[in-house]
Amino acid sequence: MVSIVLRTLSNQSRCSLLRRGEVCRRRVTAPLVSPSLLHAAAAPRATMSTPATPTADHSEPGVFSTIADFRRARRSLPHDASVGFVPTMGALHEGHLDLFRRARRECDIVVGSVFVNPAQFAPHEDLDRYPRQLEQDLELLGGEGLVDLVFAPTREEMYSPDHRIYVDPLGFDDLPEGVARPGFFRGVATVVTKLLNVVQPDLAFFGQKDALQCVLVKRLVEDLNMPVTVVVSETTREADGLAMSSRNAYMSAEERAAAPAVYLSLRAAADARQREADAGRNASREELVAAAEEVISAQPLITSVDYLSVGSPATMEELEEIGQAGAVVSVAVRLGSVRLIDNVVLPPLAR
Ligand SMILES: Nc1ncnc2c1ncn2[C@@H]1O[C@H](COP(=O)(O)OP(=O)(O)OP(=O)(O)O)[C@@H](O)[C@H]1O
Ligand SMILES: CC(C)(CO)[C@@H](O)C(=O)[O-]
Ligand code: BAL
Repeated sequence: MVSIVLRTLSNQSRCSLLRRGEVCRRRVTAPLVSPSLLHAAAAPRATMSTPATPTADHSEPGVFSTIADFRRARRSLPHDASVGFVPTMGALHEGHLDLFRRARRECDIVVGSVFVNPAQFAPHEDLDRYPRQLEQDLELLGGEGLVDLVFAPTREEMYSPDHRIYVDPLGFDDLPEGVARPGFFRGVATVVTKLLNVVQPDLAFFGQKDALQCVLVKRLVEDLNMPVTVVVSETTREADGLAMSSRNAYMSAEERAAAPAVYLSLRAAADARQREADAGRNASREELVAAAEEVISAQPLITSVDYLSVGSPATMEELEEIGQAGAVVSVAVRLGSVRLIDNVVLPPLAR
């Protein structure tokens, strides 16, 4: 009963927010919100009328480029509405949309962010060419009414010229994805901390595709006592198994045709583990890596392998043997000019 009341309230508040969205659609300079309309969203429950059925209004999220404006809108939400947050770097695809859909199912209000975080890019990486297409992203989210508020700050808004404090997650640069991208997890931990401080969600949604990032964010909120629940959602794939990623757009047709080998290599590792489990044995790291390597080495367009890792699901530290607790097999390869990462979760065994 309680949850029905909440859902009712949130539908109403969502519609109020979205009606206000009509006014500010597509403009990303402050101020974007009519405070009076947001105030209406915060009206006490008893004054709320029957919830409006979802309408075309749902296609109009409020978009904010400054922290101050976003906070104003956030403060005006009903205090007991649950807020779900999906942080992204934009260039949205079905993988992102699945995160938003899950947030929509599980929360009263959905907030998204679009920010290409310079702090997580090494100097030689693709910060400048990373796709930026906010208009298109808003169309996609709006089309299904997946989001209520979007925080899309500028670089200067997030990092003033005098920005000095970074969040340094110990040990992450020693794990495979950290070794391949030194400093990356410091950049992610810093921006996720900042985004969570701005958005103040109850739940935050992350994709399993970035497996070590999920482990990092869970540690972050635990170690820094942040009042947010981290939800990890499964990887969304193309029909041929390729994990969806904004960077897939960099691939040539030839590279794209070769790319499913990455997932197939992980499936080969998963099959090897299953064979051992069926025979009542623990699989070894070596067996799994060999099975995956066989598939990768058969694909000539894969020019190098950053890592093939068999890690503990909780910490991503390397395992020698895959016991009952399962494992995460992850891989990062270079395919032409593109770097692809992917992983599969080998579930715990019921014995
Ligand atoms: N295929 C996918 N399935 C599920 N979640 C995904 C998928 N791709 C990205 N995500 C998640 O979406 C969130 C935002 O990711 P991001 O904007 O970096 O997209 P991306 O496609 O991972 O981009 P790139 O790989 O090019 O960095 C992250 O939590 C990420 O794990
Ligand atoms: C979590 C994140 C939005 C932080 O910039 C980014 O690393 C991503 O998109 O996965
Ligand atoms: N999806 C993780 C963000 C990055 O690769 O920079």
